[in-house]
Amino acid sequence: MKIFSEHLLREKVAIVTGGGTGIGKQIAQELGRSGAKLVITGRRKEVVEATMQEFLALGIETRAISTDIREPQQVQRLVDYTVESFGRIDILVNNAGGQFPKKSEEISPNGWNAVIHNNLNGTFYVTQAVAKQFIKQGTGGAITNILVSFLHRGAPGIAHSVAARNGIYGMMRTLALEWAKHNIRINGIGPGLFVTEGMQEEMASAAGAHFIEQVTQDVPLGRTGKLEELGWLVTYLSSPAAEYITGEFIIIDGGNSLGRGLTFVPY
Ligand SMILES: CCCCCCCCC/C=C/C(=O)SCCNC(=O)CCNC(=O)[C@H](O)C(C)(C)COP(=O)(O)OP(=O)(O)OC[C@H]1O[C@@H](n2cnc3c(N)ncnc32)[C@H](O)[C@@H]1OP(=O)(O)O
Ligand SMILES: NC(=O)C1=CN([C@@H]2O[C@H](COP(=O)(O)OP(=O)(O)OC[C@H]3O[C@@H](n4cnc5c(N)ncnc54)[C@H](OP(=O)(O)O)[C@@H]3O)[C@@H](O)[C@H]2O)C=CC1
Repeated sequence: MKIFSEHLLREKVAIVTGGGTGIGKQIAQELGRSGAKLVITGRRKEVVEATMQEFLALGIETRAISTDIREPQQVQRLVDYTVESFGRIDILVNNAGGQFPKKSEEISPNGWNAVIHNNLNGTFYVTQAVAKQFIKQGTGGAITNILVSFLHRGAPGIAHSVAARNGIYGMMRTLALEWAKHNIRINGIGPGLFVTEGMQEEMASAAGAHFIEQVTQDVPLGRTGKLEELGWLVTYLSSPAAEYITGEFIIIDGGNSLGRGLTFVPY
């Protein structure tokens, strides 16, 4: 379904980290269908290049480059490549990230550091490098961080990831204040359960075959999310329609984080 005009983001240039797979791929596609030029990136070159070919076939102007967001030099190369390719940057989607489920008493220091480094440090490196370009251009820009629905509620089994995402949340609120004078907006969204290959490999395989059905039972709207729904939300936040929104966090989880509500109702 097409929600937004193909001119909404015309002449805008967007970087999507982790844009070769799953949620990032869908977000990138929706930004592209709304007129943005894309640079998609991830560690695996062959994955981002295959997705680029799919987007080109849809008529979306796309470039692909491999980047490990944990490496500041590679991050700077991503920014330079984008500016060389398209002349500017207007939109950043910090989607790259992940974790592995484990009892907290069993997470090794190395495992803890790996998740914090990938999610929190990596997101800062990309955000800082892109914001410097926004400031240099003098054009402002829109940044959206893909966080998690249970940010404020906690999630047993992934303490490292919840800690990292809350770190990004604190960083985001601070940068929204610090960079408002440059008209840089920075927001976050918290997806509930969206079925992707990455999610199935990392989460469902460890948690058991019925993980998805079990989580779905707790969702008031009774289903998992559709990837397009994330694409639409990020496109909105990246667009002029959201020019007065910054520092905000929007949960998109079918009401999952509300729980089932009170069992007593007064009617
Ligand atoms: C409630 C309502 C729900 C609501 C519904 C919401 C549920 C869904 C929520 C979220 C879903 C998703 O995120 S879905 C997306 C998932 N996708 C991903 O996670 C893919 C990306 N993940 C990764 O790349 C990795 O997991 C990550 C750790 C971050 C990066 O790893 P590195 O390559 O740096 O790691 P390595 O160098 O291999 O290892 C470093 C250390 O980490 C440990 N380690 C790494 N992977 C490990 C693993 N699978 N299991 C154990 N330990 C692991 C190693 O043992 C090492 O520790 P030592 O042994 O001590 O040396
Ligand atoms: N699916 C879900 O239900 C939910 C997902 N999320 C979050 O949404 C995001 C996307 O998840 P999803 O699409 O499901 O899973 P994927 O595993 O498909 O997405 C992770 C993406 O991030 C990239 N990536 C990971 N680490 C790095 C790195 N160091 N440098 C560059 N790229 C990196 C991966 O590419 P490569 O491996 O090639 O580097 C991959 O494209 C993640 O941050 C995830 O935690 C949040 C809530 C729920």
